Amino acid sequence: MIKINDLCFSWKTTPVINISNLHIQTGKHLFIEGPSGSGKSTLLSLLAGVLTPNSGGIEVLKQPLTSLSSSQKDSFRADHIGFIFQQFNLIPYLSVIDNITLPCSFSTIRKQKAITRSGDLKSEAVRLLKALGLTGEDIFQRNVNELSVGQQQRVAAARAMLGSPEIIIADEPTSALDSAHRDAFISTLFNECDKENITLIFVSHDSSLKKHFNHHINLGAINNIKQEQQ
Ligand SMILES: Nc1ncnc2c1ncn2[C@@H]1O[C@H](COP(=O)(O)OP(=O)(O)OP(=O)(O)O)[C@@H](O)[C@H]1O
Repeated sequence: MIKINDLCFSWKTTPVINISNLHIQTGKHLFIEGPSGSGKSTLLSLLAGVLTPNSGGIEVLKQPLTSLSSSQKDSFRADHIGFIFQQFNLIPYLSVIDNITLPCSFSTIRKQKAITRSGDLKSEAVRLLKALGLTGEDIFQRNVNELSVGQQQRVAAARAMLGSPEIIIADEPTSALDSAHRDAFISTLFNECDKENITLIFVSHDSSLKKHFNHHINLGAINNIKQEQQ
C-alpha cells in the first residue's frame, strides 16, 4: 500500500525527513506525531506527491511517485487520496452537499464509485453525513460558513471519504475540538475507514490520541524510522 525506503528530504540545506523504512498495509491506521517543526506536514506532502524527495523512494498503491509527471501526480492524488485539513478548507459560498461532492469534479473514478454506491452524488453525500452523525435537510443545504466547527469538521471528513479513496490523509483534523467531540470523531472516522478498508494517515501533535491507533511514529523522537509497520 505505502512503502517508504531511504527517504530524505531537505528544505534548501536543512534536512527535515530521514526515514529508512516504513511500510503500511492496506486498511491500517497510522498516527504521526511530533512537535511543531518536526516535519509532519512535510512528510504528508511527500506521501501525497506534492513534494519530491531528494533521494529514496515512495510507493503508494504500488506506484512509485517519483516516476509520475506532475500532472499524473495531480490525477493520482485526486483519484486515490482524500484529505482532511486542519482548517478544513471548505468553500464558504458552497452548500454542504456541494462541498462534499467537489472531489468528484476532479476524479471520474471517485465519481463513479460514489454513484455506484448510492445512485447519485447527493445521496452518497447524505449517506456519509448521516454515518458521521450529521442529519437534517436544512443543514445539508446551508452554506458551510453557517455551521459550527464540529459540523464543518464532519463535512470535511465526508468530503475526504466520498468516492472511497484508498487513502485518507488527515492533518490535525481534531485540533479545534474538545476532548469528548474529538474522541467521538476519531471513533466515527475509524468505523467508516474500516468499512471501506481505507488506509488512514493521521497527523497530530497531541500524543494523547496515540492510544486510538495501532501504529505510530514520532518524528520528533526518531527522524530515522527503522521498524517496519505491520
Ligand atoms: N516552504 C518551506 N520552506 C522552507 N522551510 C520549510 C518550508 N515548510 C516547512 N519548512 C521547515 O521544515 C521544518 C518542518 O516543517 P513542517 O511544517 O513539516 O513541520 P510540522 O511538524 O508539520 O510543524 P507544525 O506542527 O508546526 O505544523 C520546519 O523547520 C519548517 O520551518
